[in-house]
Amino acid sequence: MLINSPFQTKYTNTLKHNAQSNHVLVSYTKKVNKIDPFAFYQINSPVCEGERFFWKSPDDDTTIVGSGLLCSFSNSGADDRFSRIEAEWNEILSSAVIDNPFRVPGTGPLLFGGFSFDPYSLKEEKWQPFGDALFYLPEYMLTIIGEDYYLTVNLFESEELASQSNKVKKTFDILLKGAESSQVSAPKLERKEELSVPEWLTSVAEVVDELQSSDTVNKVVLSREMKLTFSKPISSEYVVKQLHLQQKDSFIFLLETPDGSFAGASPERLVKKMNDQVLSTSLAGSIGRSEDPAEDTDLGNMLLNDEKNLYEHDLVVKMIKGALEPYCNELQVPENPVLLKTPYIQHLYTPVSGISKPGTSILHLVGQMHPTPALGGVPTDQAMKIIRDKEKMDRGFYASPIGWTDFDGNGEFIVAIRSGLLKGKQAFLYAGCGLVADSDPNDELKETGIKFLPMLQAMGGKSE
Ligand SMILES: C=C(O[C@H]1C=CC=C(C(=O)O)[C@@H]1O)C(=O)O
Ligand SMILES: [Mg+2]
Repeated sequence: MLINSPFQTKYTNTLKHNAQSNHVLVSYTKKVNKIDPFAFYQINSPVCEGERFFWKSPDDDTTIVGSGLLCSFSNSGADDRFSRIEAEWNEILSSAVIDNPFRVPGTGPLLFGGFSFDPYSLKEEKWQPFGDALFYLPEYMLTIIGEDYYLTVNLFESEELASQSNKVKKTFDILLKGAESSQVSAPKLERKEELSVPEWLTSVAEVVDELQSSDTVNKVVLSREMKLTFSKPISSEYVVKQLHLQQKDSFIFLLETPDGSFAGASPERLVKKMNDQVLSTSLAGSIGRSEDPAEDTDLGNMLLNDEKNLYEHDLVVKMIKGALEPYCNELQVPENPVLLKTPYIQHLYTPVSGISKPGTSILHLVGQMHPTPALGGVPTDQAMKIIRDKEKMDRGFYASPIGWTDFDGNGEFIVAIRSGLLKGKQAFLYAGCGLVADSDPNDELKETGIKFLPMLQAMGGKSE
């Protein structure tokens, strides 16, 4: 019996993909009743620990949770990492049997993961499990879009399709029976260290000097690191649950590995592609919030009229426009930014939208846009050299593109800021700031201090 789907491609026995030779991807999607996404996240614990992911977008309310690894895609080094991931993904899809009558973006076979910030930076051991690209094709996946819930099961099978189909149906039944939410306890923070602050302030001052004297370099984003130590290994699920509750206007993301998880709550979309509609956002330029509404509005107005921040922002808008122009028609870029407010910070925000030209993939757009000057600088190559030289750390996946692409080519990637690496009893948080010629090192220290807060709050470290 063939799986009855209008979207079957072809069935072949000759797929040559990593250990799965002679296996073909079979994917089955079913609409289901409401399930708590965190219950689903835990469903196969501890078997699937280290092999899960979580995604939630604030605007269209899409949640995607993956558990169990059917296959991972990784690579290191070179600038072609975006196209290599895409080529491997397309190879799998070319022989896939896909039963997904809904064809809703984010359902069916989907790749979730991300890239490192800079394949040429110095490498730290703690980021080693992530490499320069790491993507997961999950075994089990829950997609929630508004009030609609979809389960997808993916398998590699060389068996007869009839027996595969039975196996998939059994899996759905098991998953649905086991979906009960459980409690995870709060971690106890023992130590909090902001690393190398005096050295960082010196680096900022040196970069500002360079920006003042240079005819070519206009902006460089420098970041710094905070190390947290807990009394017991920190649960990625706890952190994501807290971020989910506390950062409603941000993208919540988590990528687990058996040796560390990367999580965060980023307000910054890199690119979203739904059919041929492309949406990107420039987010750069920052000011704090106030509990007093009038004062908060004054702060926002100050930001909207501040020359240093407007310049910091405008460099990002120009670069994104330039990166998308060759691949999009009808590009729309508003003339002035508006404010985007999250609980601790407000930013200048400019949405950029367009219609993609035929044959343009989201992974290609990601490769063209990363790193925007909200994370790297202007011009990109010179800024990246300065970052390598002055930061003297491995950003790993911080400030890098993280997101998903589905079998239909839809997807969304954000830049992974307001984030941290969770590793056993330790967590490493990251925060950066855009430096221009008139930046002040102490102001930037304060700004990066605010940018640590979402992760700190989620981990119980924000009392002081
Ligand atoms: C690099 C970060 O923020 C970027 C995004 C928004 C505003 C920024 C700024 O005003 O400096 C940064 O460019 C970070 O949060 O680590
Ligand atoms: Mg700034």
